[in-house]
Amino acid sequence: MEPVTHFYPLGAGWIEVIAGCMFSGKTEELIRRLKRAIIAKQKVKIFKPKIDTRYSETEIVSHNEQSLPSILIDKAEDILELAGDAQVIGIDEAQFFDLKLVDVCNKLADEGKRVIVAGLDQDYRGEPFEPIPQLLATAEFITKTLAICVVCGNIADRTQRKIVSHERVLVGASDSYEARCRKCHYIPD
Ligand SMILES: Nc1ncnc2c1ncn2[C@@H]1O[C@H](COP(=O)(O)OP(=O)(O)O)[C@@H](O)[C@H]1O
Ligand SMILES: Cc1cn([C@H]2C[C@H](O)[C@@H](COP(=O)(O)O)O2)c(=O)[nH]c1=O
Ligand SMILES: [Zn+2]
Repeated sequence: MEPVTHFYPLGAGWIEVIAGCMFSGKTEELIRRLKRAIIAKQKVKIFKPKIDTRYSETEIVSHNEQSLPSILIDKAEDILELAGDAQVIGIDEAQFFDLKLVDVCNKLADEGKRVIVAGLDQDYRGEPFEPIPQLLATAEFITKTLAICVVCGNIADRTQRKIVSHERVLVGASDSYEARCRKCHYIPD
């Protein structure tokens, strides 16, 4: 559900975080909110980290093939230079940025912008995936998205890595990951 933001005075900024496991609909929900802002004729800019060229270099793309144009950036601070007069800032795959993203989002919100951030709250081991926990602590609005466990059909809030790798960051989709519930998820050796 979109946050009830109409109580906010005109020109006030805030942060919305959409967090959850892979395949839970984070990008879908981000796109839905951004499309509504575009319909409202607000100036929208969308960013994602350079590392995420999984489906496209020029768009944010959901697993069910919805997309919106986006700007590929190296580091969180780039958003401050590129935001310009945008009223709404969308950021996808936020788990790939470092903790500076928290300050960046707060600066943008302090300037009166609506900042909508989507990212993984847990890594493949089920550990908090920085900077999402820190963003959740500072955001005005939080949405936790859930997927369906591919093993038992329960609601899923964890991501199972299917291939052997001990790196925290490993870009991939259904080739290397699946959604699982707390009962069916395990920490790989
Ligand atoms: N196990 C699953 N549970 C729910 N949706 C899934 C699952 N596997 C694939 N999907 C698809 O993924 C879509 C969500 O994609 P997306 O918004 O990109 O998720 P996220 O950004 O959270 O990874 C769903 O609408 C559905 O079509
Ligand atoms: C669990 C986990 C995931 N990743 C990577 C895999 C994907 O490239 C993204 C998540 O994409 P989505 O839009 O949420 O489907 O993150 C990772 O690098 N490390 C992990 O532990
Ligand atoms: Zn399960």
